[in-house]
Amino acid sequence: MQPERVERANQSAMTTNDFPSLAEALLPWVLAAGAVEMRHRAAGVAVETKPDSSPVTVADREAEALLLEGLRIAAPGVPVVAEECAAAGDVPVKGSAYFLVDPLDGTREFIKGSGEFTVNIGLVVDGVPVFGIIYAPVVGALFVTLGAGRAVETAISVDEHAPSLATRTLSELATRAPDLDALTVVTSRSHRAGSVEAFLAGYAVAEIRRGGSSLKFCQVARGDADFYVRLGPTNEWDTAAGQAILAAAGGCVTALDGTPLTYGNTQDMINPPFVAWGRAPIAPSKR
Ligand SMILES: Nc1ncnc2c1ncn2[C@@H]1O[C@H](COP(=O)(O)O)[C@@H](OP(=O)(O)O)[C@H]1O
Ligand SMILES: [Mg+2]
Repeated sequence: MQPERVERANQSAMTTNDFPSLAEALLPWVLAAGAVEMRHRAAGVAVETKPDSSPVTVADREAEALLLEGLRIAAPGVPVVAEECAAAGDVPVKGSAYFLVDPLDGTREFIKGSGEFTVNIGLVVDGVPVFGIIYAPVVGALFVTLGAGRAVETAISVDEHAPSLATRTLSELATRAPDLDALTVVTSRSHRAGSVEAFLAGYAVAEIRRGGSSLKFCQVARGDADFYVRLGPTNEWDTAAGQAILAAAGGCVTALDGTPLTYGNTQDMINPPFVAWGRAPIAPSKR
């Protein structure tokens, strides 16, 4: 390894272990990605269809380019798997640590004019999402992990020029203890698997909220809902940031057999059906 490569690798290792510094370094890029999306949302965008028949727009691509540049500067040398690059067949060799980028999660919602879309960066180490940052520009909210067991939310707008987490009001994210007789459940608005109803038949559900994007993880992380169930396919970049934030807030994400959702297991990077729990997994009881 050449001296420069050694130095860069060491620098990356330091940066990716220090979540507050990583969050500060990524913040301007995440905000810039959100600003690009807001600009295209106001102007209107042409919708293209990807080979997997999901929609994509110029906003997805421009936002992704900004995030890739930000990661190259903030964490040089750490591989990045990003949704639109991956769709074009460009996936790097992943080591034990890599970033997952979804520049515009909830593209269907974005196209419809809904505010339920997000910018997402997750960091996976040894198959586990450990760091995540999610920004919802219309909602004006940013969610980020600042350490093991610490995730925060802050109100933030696209036109902030010198954003810094160090100087702003942060709300600690903490999940709530579920009321097993009156559960609040979150599920996808755009992707309704019929089997969700069958799954929920085992639980005493008081309210089902449908929503778009990784904001569903954030609702559970902030203690507004008890779990998010997703039985249809998702990609690893849809879930890594949300899972890291939820885990730091007291929750967990499991496959339907109760095992933790882990990453880097398959070539296609498709997640199995999962549930994002506010606390420990809840066994079905109601029949
Ligand atoms: N057949 C499929 N395979 C992989 N991921 C899928 C999929 N159908 C939907 N998704 C994922 O579900 C996400 C949207 O879910 P929701 O509407 O609940 O937020 C999409 O994110 P993108 O908008 O980033 O493409 C997409 O990645
Ligand atoms: Mg997505």
